[in-house]
Amino acid sequence: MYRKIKYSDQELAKTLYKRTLLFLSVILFVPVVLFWVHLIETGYQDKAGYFVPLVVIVLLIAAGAFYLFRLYKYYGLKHDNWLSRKFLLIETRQLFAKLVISRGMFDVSSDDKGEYISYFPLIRIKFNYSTGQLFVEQPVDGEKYMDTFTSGEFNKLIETVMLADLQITEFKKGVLVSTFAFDPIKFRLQLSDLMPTKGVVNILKGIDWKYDKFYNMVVAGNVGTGKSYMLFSILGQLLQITKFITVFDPKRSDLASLKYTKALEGKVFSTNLEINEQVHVFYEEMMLRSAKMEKIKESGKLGAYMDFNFKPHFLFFDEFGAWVEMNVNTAFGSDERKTYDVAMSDMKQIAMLGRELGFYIIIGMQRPSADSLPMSIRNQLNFKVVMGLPTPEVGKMVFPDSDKLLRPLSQDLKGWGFVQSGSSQVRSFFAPEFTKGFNLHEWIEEMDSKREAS
Ligand SMILES: Nc1ncnc2c1ncn2[C@@H]1O[C@H](COP(=O)(O)OP(=O)(O)OP(=O)(O)O)[C@@H](O)[C@H]1O
Repeated sequence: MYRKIKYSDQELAKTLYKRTLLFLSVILFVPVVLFWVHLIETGYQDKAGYFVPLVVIVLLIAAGAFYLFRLYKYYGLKHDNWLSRKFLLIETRQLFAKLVISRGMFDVSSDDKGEYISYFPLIRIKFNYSTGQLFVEQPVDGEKYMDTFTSGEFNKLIETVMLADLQITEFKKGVLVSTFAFDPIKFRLQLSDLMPTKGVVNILKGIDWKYDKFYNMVVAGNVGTGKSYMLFSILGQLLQITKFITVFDPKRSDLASLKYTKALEGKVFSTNLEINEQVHVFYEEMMLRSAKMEKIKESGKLGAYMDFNFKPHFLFFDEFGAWVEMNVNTAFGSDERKTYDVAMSDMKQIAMLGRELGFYIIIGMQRPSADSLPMSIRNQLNFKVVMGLPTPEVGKMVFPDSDKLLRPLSQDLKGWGFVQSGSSQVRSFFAPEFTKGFNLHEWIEEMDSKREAS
């Protein structure tokens, strides 16, 4: 049910607090008054007999006031039930009223009886607690404050005060309806929820990596933010789709250990030389497919790789920045440098041409910069993820067109960050959750066997 925001909502919490205390006082005073009447009727003379219940009541009310205050402040943060939702609704209605009033987006007139509110914008809100969404109807009513709503300015304020992410905005007759994700954890997927299909890799509820459309991915993030886990969740899903996966991990961290799995045997590389060579192998396979597709198209057939029953190939390149750094310092003209130069040039070609041919790159790195991630590759990364809170420089590098304020999502939980699919809004999100005791190799084998079984 939609709730209308009213002028008086600016004090909603205080008003409800006072009313609850008043109610509590009445409930407590009634038996005391009856007790006093009884004392008077029985001719009781000791003053303390009258005084003590009064003190007890005042103490009870003070304790109740304190308890209610703490309940309102802290209960909602730790619980998810009808009471915490009531508190959230109260808080939100108050926040919205304050937003309108503090910006003077209402009119006051006066008559013989005094001042009254002659215009207050008709804003209505509704929560869907199970999906973690907030729907906000804003007026498109021709009034002078309308532009603040239609320009998206009000939506930005909502994002800031509610720590929410704008998902979609729809214009309907007389109203603008904006949908916000206000509780990112509600959109988190568990490993068992991951149901990848051809062309679709799950990231969170409602957002998938549709690699045929938003080809090439980058996952950036500092040490300990959950970058590796995010990459695992993608790798496991891709193994259900295709066996053509190559993994590079020049720092020999968690991904490198996957060479010991049956699923990725002979497909994981970590030495500099191996990586440089294997980039070229991947590139050659892509060019071979290009030639095959050209041949098919000679007959006038049209389409992309999947239309001709070719399978997608994925290149997982973790610690891409470290690979660049290791190589740019090698001597010009040395064999190592030559293979790197070829590999880097191949990477640029794969990033550019791979989409049509079904050859995709997933780059993992700590801090993308102009030096570590060449522009020609950066411009071809269409699905972007930053784990943890990025520095302003990294934020600008990964999401250059977004002016969204990025805020930390959780102090206690790991595996949160920000995601942008194509040129859509940047969203805060939690990566798919890995349960405690999870074994990476067993899971990878299981995902691989799912593909083989199907
Ligand atoms: N999606 C997740 N589900 C459950 N736990 C997670 C998730 N992501 C991160 N964590 C927790 O955070 C820790 C650090 O994550 P991870 O190893 O992925 O970080 P990283 O950024 O790759 O750092 P490093 O470069 O040191 O590997 C993990 O050991 C795990 O306990």
